[in-house]
Formats: sequence, structure tokens, C-alpha cells
Amino acid sequence: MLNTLIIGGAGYTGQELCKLVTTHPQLKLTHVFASAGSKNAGEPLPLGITGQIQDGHPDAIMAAAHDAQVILLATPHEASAALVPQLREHSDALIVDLSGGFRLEAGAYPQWYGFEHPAKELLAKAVYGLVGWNDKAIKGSKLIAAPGCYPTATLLALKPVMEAGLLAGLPIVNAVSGVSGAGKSNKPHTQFCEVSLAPYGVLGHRHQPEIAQHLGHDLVFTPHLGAFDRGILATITVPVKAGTTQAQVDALYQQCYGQHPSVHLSGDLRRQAPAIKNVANTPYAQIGWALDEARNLLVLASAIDNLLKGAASQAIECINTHFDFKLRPLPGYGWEAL
Ligand SMILES: NC(=O)C1=CN([C@@H]2O[C@H](COP(=O)(O)OP(=O)(O)OC[C@H]3O[C@@H](n4cnc5c(N)ncnc54)[C@H](OP(=O)(O)O)[C@@H]3O)[C@@H](O)[C@H]2O)C=CC1
Ligand SMILES: CC(=O)N[C@@H](CCC(=O)OP(=O)(O)O)C(=O)O
Repeated sequence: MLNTLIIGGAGYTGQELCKLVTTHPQLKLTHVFASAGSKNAGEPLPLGITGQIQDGHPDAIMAAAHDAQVILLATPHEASAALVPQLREHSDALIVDLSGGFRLEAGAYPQWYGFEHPAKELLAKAVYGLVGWNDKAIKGSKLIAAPGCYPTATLLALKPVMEAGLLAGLPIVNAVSGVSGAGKSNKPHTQFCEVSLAPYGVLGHRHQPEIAQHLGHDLVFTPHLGAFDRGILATITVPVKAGTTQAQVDALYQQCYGQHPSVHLSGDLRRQAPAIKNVANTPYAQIGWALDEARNLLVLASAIDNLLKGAASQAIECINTHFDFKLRPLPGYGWEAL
């Protein structure tokens, strides 16, 4: 069993990590930290898990890190960027960071995250944890940046088209997220009476450069906030090469995801569409597509739970890939042998 500690454990994704680690056959949850001086210290872990959230004083975190084989960070971007180099000084553990602190090239941080990256050497060694597409790098690195929620939904849908060389123009991504995507802390725009389906971050959301960097192609990305708690639905319009056929696209998605442990295909969107109700509270992505052969336009739809496949369960899948644990996530937080 690998000693596993979670930092940021009182937050939305941190709580999901607690459940996913506790039910994992190869991981032992040893410590769950909030921030230093947190009012959440002493609170119980999620229902059914014995233990308490601990105060995240740096000395306590570093002492625990010394004996850990796996460290999960569910902390804000800048906190992760500062914590990872300290953790690395004290521990040789596999670090999986759920924040955006290690996803982009160093030069992008001032513009998109508002800070100069404090650990450029480590950033250069970090690998992007898009499971199923970057597995060799995930196996070979001890610092994994779990992808953002919108990038997960978008990249899982777009990667097959991009890698098959069918992309012939700018993909247009419209995505709707539930409010838990903004985290647990109180923000004026996420209050109950304020949320009403609307776009935000138009032409300026930090997930645009993340998706573009890891897709290898520019795109237009427009997120929307919806009045529901969890889940993301991304609908993507993609110009494709002339002559692409629906049968070719069907075969492509089957080939990429037919055997995938956490990506499910719903097929032709004109018959059945992915939906948030199918994936909310599950570790799965659901992807569908429809091709207009006359106009060479492909429409993709991708649904995930932002806190699970878009964050916590994909982070655990990164651990499974790194250590070659052959496990598939079950609905309801369990894991079964592949
Ligand atoms: N919500 C989502 O859908 C997704 C979130 N992410 C990313 O994952 C990370 C966590 O997100 P989420 O769970 O939503 O966030 P929350 O705001 O719900 O929780 C953040 C947690 O981080 C802790 N924290 C804050 N600062 C520090 C620090 N300096 N040292 C240690 N702990 C600290 C907080 O502690 P305390 O409890 O004491 O306040 C809290 O437990 C973020 O980087 C986010 O961008 C990624 C994908 C999806
Ligand atoms: C609804 C909402 O506010 N969502 C968040 C994205 C959360 C997420 O995936 O990602 P990061 O780890 O990249 O922060 C946002 O738009 O900033």
C-alpha cells in the first residue's frame, strides 16, 4: 500500500480525492490537510471515512510528505506552484497536482495566472496527465499536472480528430459547467441568486491556452456557468478535411475509446447525446459525434463530472497509469481489476 497524503482536502475536489483514495486497493490515506490556520482543521473526513482534516502548517505537511509515496494537491494554482518545490525537497513521492500550477509553459503564467512561476525547473519536468493520451510521459514522471475540467472534456473529444489528421480549421468549443467548478470558497458571482446560464471569460479564459498547448492547435473556447451543482457539457464544432465520412469517424472513436476504462461512447448525436445526468457523480466521460458530410463539419459533444473525471478521478487514474495499477473506476468511488 502506498502512503498517500492530500493537501487541500477540505475543498470540493479534495473531498472527492478522500473517497477515491480510501476505496483504492493500493493506496492508504495517511493525512488530509487544509490550509495553515484553517477553520476546517478538526473537521471529520467525508462520511464513512475515519479521521480528521489536519491543519496545513508547512512543518506538518513536510513531515508527512517525508513518509508519503503519493502526494495529491487540491490547492489553488499559486499555492501549488509554491508547495511543489518544498515538497520535492522533503519527499521523493509521486506528486499529482490538480491545479493549473504546472500545466502551461513558464512564459504563460504571468498573462494567464497573474504570477511569475516560482519553480520553472520543476515546471519543465511536469507532464500533463491526460490519461489515455499521455500515458508514456505519466509513467515516466514524478510530477503530474492533472488537466483542468474544461480541458479534459474538450481534449478527450478533440484528440482523436487531431491525431488522425482530420482537423481542417478552428474548433469552436462551447462548454457549460456547474457551479462546483469554481470551488468551495464564497464568490459573489457563484451565489445562488446570481447564477443564471451565461458565458464568461469570453476570449480570455485560461483554459484556452491549456487546451491549445495540449491539442497542438488553436481554438475558440467559450465557457458558460449554469445553475446546477456539478458536471460539464462541451459542444464542439470542428471543420474537417473534405471527404471525411461518418463511418470513418465512427471507426476512429471506437478505435480510440472502445476499450477505455473511463470514456464511454454514445455514438451518433442525432440518435443519442451525452448528457450531464449520465455522468454527474461518476468518474466517466461520455462522448458523441455527428458529421455533416456535405459541409465537412463535425459536431462533438462531451460530458464529464468536473470534480471527478475533470479533477479527482482523473488524478487517481494518473496514479494508476504511473504505477501500472490495472484498475477501472466504478461508479460510486470503487475500483475493480481490469
Ligand atoms: N472545482 C473543480 O471542478 C476543479 C478544480 N480544479 C483545481 O483543483 C484545485 C482545487 O479546487 P477545488 O477543490 O474546487 O477548490 P476549493 O476552493 O473547494 O478548495 C481548495 C482547498 O485548498 C486549500 N488551500 C488553499 N490555500 C492553501 C495553501 N496555501 N496551502 C494548503 N492548502 C490550501 C483550502 O483550504 P481551507 O479549507 O483551509 O480553505 C481548500 O481546502 C484548484 O486549483 C482548482 O483550480 C481542477 C479541476 C476541476
Ligand atoms: C465554473 C468555474 O468557475 N470553473 C472554473 C474552472 C475549474 C477548473 O477546472 O479548473 P482549473 O483547475 O483550471 O482551475 C473556471 O472557469 O475558472
